[in-house]
Amino acid sequence: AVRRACVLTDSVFHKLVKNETLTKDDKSPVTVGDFSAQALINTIITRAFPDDPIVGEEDASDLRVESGITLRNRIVELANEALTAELKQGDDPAWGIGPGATQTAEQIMDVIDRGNYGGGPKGRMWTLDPIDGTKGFLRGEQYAVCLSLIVDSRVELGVIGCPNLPIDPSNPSLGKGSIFYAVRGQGAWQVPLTEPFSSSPKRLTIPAFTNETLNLLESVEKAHAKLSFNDRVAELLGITRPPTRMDSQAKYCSLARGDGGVYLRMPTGVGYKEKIWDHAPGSVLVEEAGGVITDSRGEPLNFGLGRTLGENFGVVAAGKAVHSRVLEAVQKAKEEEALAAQNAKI
Ligand SMILES: Nc1ncnc2c1ncn2[C@@H]1O[C@H](COP(=O)(O)O)[C@@H](O)[C@H]1OP(=O)(O)O
Ligand SMILES: [Mg+2]
Ligand SMILES: [Mg+2]
Ligand SMILES: [Mg+2]
Repeated sequence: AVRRACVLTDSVFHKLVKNETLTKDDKSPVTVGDFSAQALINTIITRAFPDDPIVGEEDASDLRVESGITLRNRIVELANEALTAELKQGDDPAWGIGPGATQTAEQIMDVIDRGNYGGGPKGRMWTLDPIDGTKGFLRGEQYAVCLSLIVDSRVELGVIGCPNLPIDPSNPSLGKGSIFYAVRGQGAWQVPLTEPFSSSPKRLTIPAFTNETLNLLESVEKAHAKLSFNDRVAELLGITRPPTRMDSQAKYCSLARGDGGVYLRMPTGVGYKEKIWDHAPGSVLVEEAGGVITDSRGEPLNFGLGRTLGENFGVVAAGKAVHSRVLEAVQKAKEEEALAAQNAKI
């Protein structure tokens, strides 16, 4: 499902025109690529696991009204193109894909809305972010197709497709596009996007870092994370390498294979709540690569609270040894901030 969605989003990027993007109520963009990829993946999950609910980012309400007709028609066309594309290794026609698997507009809208599940502490559920990092996607930079399976609040499986991420940053000639995945207890792995089943998966482990090699992975978008706080944490840790900025859960993939040493995401203070689909796949990937992920207090992320992670204390992910040092630096930077705020009041 993730492979097929990556082919879809990559082809949408090259065909995208100006009026194919909407601005949602929270001011974030959503494109025909997000909707059609959610239709595609929800179709496959629904056919393979009919009883499983899905917590998906997008919903079809904006497409069901008069003003959404043009966008809806385009999404139906793109979703059907992706659904009916020829079967590849690993595909099963019972999943509603392959030549002839066309759906009506109504079916496409309904299957997008299979992502409306509210989440919660008990039972099996999938999380889906059809395009994570939509702003990166629109810039032609990093984005990711992100899927996870949660059972009783614990992430058991995470799959992240990164069409624009170099396969090996130290060897650019290998090109771009990988799928990263982890099954709880079975390790973290990387396979090429083009041939995910016929090449042997590469096992990922977070390497050891020194102060010279350590660096931060952080958002491109200033509105998504408090980057000035990251700078202070880096300073406290004695980090000299500049941060690596990239959109989406590609940051978790980069962390899992050692391209960067710490993923630090602190709230900007405007009340934004982090969504479970933005961290569930990445969290199991990092843990299976030998890392630790918590909020900035050192508490585990709680995937059983509903569609969000609840009150926002940020995210800290890193290899085991580095993680405890980062938490200490984060506490120190928070204390400094509190003191400065107090002084400003006086
Ligand atoms: N105001 C916000 N604060 C934090 N994250 C946000 C905000 N608005 C959208 N996001 C989500 O942050 C994630 C990307 O952030 P980054 O790339 O900086 O890590 C995406 O999941 C994006 O949603 P989306 O999936 O719609 O792109
Ligand atoms: Mg979005
Ligand atoms: Mg997202
Ligand atoms: Mg998204």
